Parts: sequence; C-alpha cells; structure tokens
Amino acid sequence: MKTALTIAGSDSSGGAGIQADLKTMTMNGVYAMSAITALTAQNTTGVRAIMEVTPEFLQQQIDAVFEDIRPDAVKIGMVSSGELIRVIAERLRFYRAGNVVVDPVMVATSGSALMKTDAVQTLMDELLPLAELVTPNIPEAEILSGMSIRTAEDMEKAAKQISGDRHCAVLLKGGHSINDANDLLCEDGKITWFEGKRIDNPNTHGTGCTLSSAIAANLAKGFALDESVRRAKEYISGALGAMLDLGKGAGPMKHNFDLNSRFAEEAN
Ligand SMILES: Nc1ncnc2c1ncn2[C@@H]1O[C@H](COP(=O)(O)OP(=O)(O)O)[C@@H](O)[C@H]1O
Ligand SMILES: Cc1ncc(COP(=O)(O)O)c(N)n1
Repeated sequence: MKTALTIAGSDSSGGAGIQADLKTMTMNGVYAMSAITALTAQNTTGVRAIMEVTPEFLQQQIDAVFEDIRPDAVKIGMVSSGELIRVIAERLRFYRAGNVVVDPVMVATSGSALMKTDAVQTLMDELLPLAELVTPNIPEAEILSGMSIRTAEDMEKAAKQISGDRHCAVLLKGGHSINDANDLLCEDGKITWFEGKRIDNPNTHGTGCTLSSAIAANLAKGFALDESVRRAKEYISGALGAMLDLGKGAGPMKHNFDLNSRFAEEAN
C-alpha cells in the first residue's frame, strides 16, 4: 500500500487540519500518517486557542515516521512559526523526501490567523524550494507574490512569479473568486486551468486541507501532477456536493461520500 504523511495542525472540530488530511488520504486509498505541529481548540465558528509543539517534539514525530514507514508523499499544512518550518525543511532534506505538497495555510476560513507574519519569509525561503507543489488560495498568493489579484490574468501572473522565484509548481485556487471554482496550475512555466462548477454550499471548512491531501495521496499512488490535481478536484467537488450541514458556522465536508471507493484506485 502506498503511504502519505501530513505535517499539520490538529482541528478539534475534525473538518480541517490533520483530521481532514487523514480522512482524505484514507478515502483516496493510501495509508495515512501524521506529525502534529500544533493543537488548535476550534470549531466551525472560529479558533479559540493554539498550542504549538516544540521543535524537538516535531522532529521526533517526523523521525519516528521516516525511520519506520517511509511516506511516498508528504503534505504540509498549518505551521505557525519559522522555527517549526526550519525543522521540517531540515528533516525533509535529510530524508530526501519526494512528492512534497505545501498548503501555505495562513488564515482559517473563519478568519483566524494560523501563521505568524514573520514565518512567511521562512516558508518561502526554506520550504517552497523543497516542494513539488504549493497550493495557495488567492489571499495567500497575494502575500507570496506581493501583487494584488483581481482577474484570471492576475492569477496567471502571480502563479508564474511564485513558481519562477521558488522553483516549484503552483496551484492557485480560485475558491475565493466570485463566480466559479477554477484553479490554475503553473508547472515549468506551463499554465493549465482546472474548471470546477461552483457548488452552492457555505460549508467550506477544510477545503484547502482536503484538496492538498488528495493531491498528495494521488502523487503517492503514482499519478502525474496534473492528473493528481484533476482527481483531487473531482474528489473535493463530491465531498462539497454531498451537502453535509453540521455546526453553527462554515461546516465541514463529507469526506466519506465516496462509498464505492472510486477515488482509492492506483495509477497503472
Ligand atoms: N463553493 C465551491 N464549489 C466548488 N469548489 C469549491 C468551492 N469553494 C472552494 N472550492 C474548491 O476547493 C478548493 C479549495 O479552495 P479554496 O477554498 O480557495 O482554498 P482555501 O480553503 O485554502 O481557502 C479549490 O479547488 C476550490 O476551487
Ligand atoms: C488546524 C487547521 N489547519 C488548517 C486550517 C485551514 O482550513 P481551510 O482548509 O478551511 O483553509 C484550519 N482551519 N485549521
């Protein structure tokens, strides 16, 4: 069985973070493992408290995983401080980890900050160069590129700039644009649009976590990057389209909608 590791924060309400990642990887047919960067006390209405692990303890978790069950892909989500980012980068280099997907989580759907502002530069300098793919949403891509994004042309320009500067592919997610859910992939200067039908569902807690974990699972199974993105978009559209409605705020998705395990298959 192929394997994947998520390095991210725990969401006590189970819809985002580590919990979303483990459910998504499992439903996409890989064996899922985790290294937790922080505990959050949060629910669908907001984040109440964050407790970071120490850099030493994060390293111990990553070492325990790699020394025993080597992951075929690694997804990185919420990492709140520069110190923790440096530990992850150092360990990924040490183990020559492949298929690294970085979701540069900065702000939760509920509006709470999940990354310290001074950690952004460390993320760009240390982690992005190790990544196969980085998956910013529009506000995160504005921060990573330093430009404002209003149109599809702006999205293309920002994705090319981040990809060129950091030598990794970029999937710029359009979930925050007004009418659609079109995402664009920039890989080696080539732009591909992935069109998604916008689903009228306010319950989008954990969409970014879910998409990046599904991409990592597909890379672990041997699919090419563009096919991994296509399959992940299809999976997230199914999870959103199942219209689960839990909680008082933006609720979680139905990760287990795919009862036929269509998404679990491997590449030939
Ligand atoms: N209402 C929606 N209908 C269909 N797809 C959506 C919707 N909202 C977000 N998505 C998709 O979910 C994924 C995550 O996007 P986004 O919400 O922009 O990320 P984040 O959670 O990081 O802010 C993207 O593939 C995006 O196109
Ligand atoms: C621990 C944790 N990690 C990430 C997110 C972002 O969630 P979203 O995918 O909705 O942007 C979150 N709310 N909590």
